[in-house]
Amino acid sequence: MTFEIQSLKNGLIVSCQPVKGGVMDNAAMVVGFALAALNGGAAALRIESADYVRAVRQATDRPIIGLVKRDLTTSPVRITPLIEDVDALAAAGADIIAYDATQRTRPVETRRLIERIQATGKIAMADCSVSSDAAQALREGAEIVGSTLAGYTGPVEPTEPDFALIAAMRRLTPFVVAEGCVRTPEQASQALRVGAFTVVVGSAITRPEHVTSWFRTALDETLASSGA
Ligand SMILES: CC(=O)N[C@H](C=O)[C@@H](O)[C@H](O)[C@H](O)COP(=O)(O)O
Repeated sequence: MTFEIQSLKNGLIVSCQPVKGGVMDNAAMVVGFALAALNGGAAALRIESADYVRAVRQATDRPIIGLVKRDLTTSPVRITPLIEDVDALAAAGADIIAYDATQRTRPVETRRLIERIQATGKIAMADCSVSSDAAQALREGAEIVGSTLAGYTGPVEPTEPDFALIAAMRRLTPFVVAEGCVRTPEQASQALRVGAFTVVVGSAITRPEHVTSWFRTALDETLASSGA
């Protein structure tokens, strides 16, 4: 199947990335989440690791954004830092390959990652933290930019989508993926309103441990403020 970026317009992409080492962290669960998401109306999937991309590819011909996460000792870059990651994701059947597009110390230059993604016939998605990441990625030839890493380069993890970044990226290209902390249907809608081409939702659909903790925290805060 030839993949067209245009097929993602106004679509919902579900990221099926279980909590690492958690009870859902196996291929059967990832495939289950992926097929359930497609049954619910997802246009595409975002899948971590070549093994899980391969498993999901065997179950569906719908578009897959693939990525590999690594914890390197020499760099804070986690998402698809190496050429071998690109090759593994391409061989496993990803249509789009996401890479960390931040301007931080890294083992392989972003320009080389993009070249390799495109040499394998795949589309490059730049996971950005700020607008200048997206500008550089587009200059280097990436086809799609995402707000994936907004707030993730600092010490405190974000809890809200960065709508300002999405809007800023939309001034650079129409192909903007709103990703990161989209936790409600209202936030997904707002992402489209500020210019997103497509919206990724992950934890709110496929990490029940996180969703449970959000509810638990809300109850705890209510109890604390009422003095109960
Ligand atoms: C920062 C980082 O490493 N983000 C990762 C990128 O693939 C995933 O852990 C996120 O789940 C994904 O971006 C979707 O975001 P959310 O789960 O907030 O809907």
